[in-house]
Amino acid sequence: MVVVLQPVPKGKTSSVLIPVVDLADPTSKTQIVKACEELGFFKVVNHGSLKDKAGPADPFGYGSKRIGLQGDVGCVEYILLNANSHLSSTKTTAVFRKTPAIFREAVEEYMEEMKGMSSKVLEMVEEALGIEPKEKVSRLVKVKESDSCFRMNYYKEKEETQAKEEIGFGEHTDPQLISVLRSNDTEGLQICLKDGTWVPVPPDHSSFFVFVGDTLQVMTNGRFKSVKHRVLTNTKRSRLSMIYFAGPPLTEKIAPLACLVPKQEDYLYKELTWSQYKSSGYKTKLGDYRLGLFEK
Ligand SMILES: O=C(O)CCC(=O)C(=O)O
Ligand SMILES: [Fe+2]
Repeated sequence: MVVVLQPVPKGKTSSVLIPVVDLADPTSKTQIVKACEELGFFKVVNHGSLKDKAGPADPFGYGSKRIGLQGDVGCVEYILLNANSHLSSTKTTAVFRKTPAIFREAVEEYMEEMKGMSSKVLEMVEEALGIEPKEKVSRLVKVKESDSCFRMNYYKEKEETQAKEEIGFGEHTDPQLISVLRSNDTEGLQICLKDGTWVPVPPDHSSFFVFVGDTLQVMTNGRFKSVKHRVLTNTKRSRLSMIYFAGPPLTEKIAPLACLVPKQEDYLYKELTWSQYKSSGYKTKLGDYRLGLFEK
């Protein structure tokens, strides 16, 4: 399914066909597994009523805080909202509480839909991999204690499109289980292949893109790849993206799933709670290899 059209030197970009998964297709479970193993990334089409419920791709034209601390050039604005706002003391949540109710409600509704989509994708993975006990992974995002969050990124357009590459969001992996992204039709997102090649992801405002996160890599003992990605901003049009990060409860112990790794000596990762991983992660830089914290 993933076809590298031409070999390119390390660090250069290449064209790759991004796997497209039609959730209504009976073979989609196997396609998802293949994409998670090969790339850690895929595009979802035919997501039924979700598309309409989620509204237009460019509904929210503002952000609340500048990023800029970790590897980007400060041209990104974002809102980060923890689903568990009672557990979060972040300033951004406080700012969010002051935003108009209509916006807040729209985001909350959107997050609910994304929770549904993330659970569905994880259930399909569970079925395809024969994960036991039932809902071992998907339950983590369904429960009310799930530490999921939502971010909007706004990358302002550049007047000079021929200018050299400018990083809007530095390279990183997402730490949670999976992330679901939707954006407007502006390019910029790139994913990194296992050989280090960066691949531009053609934008598609009517589809969703799913990223495997660090936690799912650990739980599958490395079978699924947490995909490194970044955003370049040398575009004529602004880019707006919305991402839902499906995370486990803070107290959840994350380790390889016993059903996937029968022999103890084959475990690549040790156990850490999501909260431990998250707080260690805050001490690292955006692009750092954080999975080392889990490695035995
Ligand atoms: O804006 C994008 O397309 C990706 C942003 C991203 O990777 C993130 O917010 O974690
Ligand atoms: Fe990301």
